[in-house]
Amino acid sequence: MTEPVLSVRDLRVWYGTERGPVRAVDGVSFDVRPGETLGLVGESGCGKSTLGRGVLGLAPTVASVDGEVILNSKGGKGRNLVGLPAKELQKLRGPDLGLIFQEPMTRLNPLMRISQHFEEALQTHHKDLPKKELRERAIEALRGMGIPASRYESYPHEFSGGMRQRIMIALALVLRPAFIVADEPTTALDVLVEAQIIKILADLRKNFDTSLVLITHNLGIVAEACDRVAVMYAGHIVEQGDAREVFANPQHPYTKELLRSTISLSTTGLHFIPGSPPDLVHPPEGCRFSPRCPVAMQGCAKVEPPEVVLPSGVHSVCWQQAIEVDPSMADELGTGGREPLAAVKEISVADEA
Ligand SMILES: Nc1ncnc2c1ncn2[C@@H]1O[C@H](COP(=O)(O)OP(=O)(O)OP(=O)(O)O)[C@@H](O)[C@H]1O
Repeated sequence: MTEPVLSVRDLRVWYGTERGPVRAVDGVSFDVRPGETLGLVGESGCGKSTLGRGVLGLAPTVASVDGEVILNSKGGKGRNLVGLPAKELQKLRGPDLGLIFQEPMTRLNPLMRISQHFEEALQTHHKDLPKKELRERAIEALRGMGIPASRYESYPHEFSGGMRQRIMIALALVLRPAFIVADEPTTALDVLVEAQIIKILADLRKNFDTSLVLITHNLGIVAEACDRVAVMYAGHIVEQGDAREVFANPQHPYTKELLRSTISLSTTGLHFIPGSPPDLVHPPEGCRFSPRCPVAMQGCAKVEPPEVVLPSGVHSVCWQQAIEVDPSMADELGTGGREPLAAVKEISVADEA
């Protein structure tokens, strides 16, 4: 199997606040292989953006970052990005690491022509690139996103929201990074533009062999565009594996609930997960999902579940699967540990109506 472009091990990103540290990312591990797209999903506030920024070394200064993010790309062979000096990180940004933000208008400078944005990006990393070549590379990147060369000298406000987002993607891609984080790249766009952008992101692998972490609320996008999926809950990854396998056969109770909460043509009632995600300053003991989990056992609320690899290759962090894989693990839950925790009442909008 090919070596991962990025190996994240036990990454922690905690925000310092007056109430104590917010454990937004709290011991997360995953790999991304060359040309692979990993979808990162989970409810609002579970730590997706913090993780995306944390792996790129872009966590804000109020955050403490711990663990390993090993980059294995052109300029970053075997380097741990955690603790790398800002100057070194800056050198990797562009040629090795890229970020696509969710709000293009706040990232494009309204006073600068599109051409100037590309000149700035390319000249930072390729000081000696002749002007003609620079222009050719920029136009090629724009054309790949469906923006004609005739618009090269336009200003950001002269484009639609969808076009601006494609320009942002072209700007991230012009340096051909080995690894990109795209944080909700289609949130503010209509469905047709969204579909276009998803197609572009899916084509990245074919055209540039780029690896991508795609952060999104939209599970449909993950099913369509991602090879693998990682499901986050309260600062942890609770399930990860082949996207088709996880969607067809979700294992972790949180993944099951999350998938049930999506709307499809066959939806008759709106299901949502009762309760809300925990306070990440004082997360629950044991499994963080246990207070909301419909199948939680007494022991789940006391002992943190281990990560197990299931026969399908999917990783799950749940006592139910741990005991399935190795029944002797039940001993760790203690006496009465397998008794059900108080049942969570299911609420659905259809029932209430
Ligand atoms: N600068 C900060 N200082 C303190 N806490 C923060 C800061 N930024 C984020 N958080 C907290 O960290 C947790 C994770 O936030 P994050 O934005 O990473 O979640 P998310 O899953 O990306 O959410 P969304 O889908 O809504 O963007 C939340 O509890 C959030 O309130």
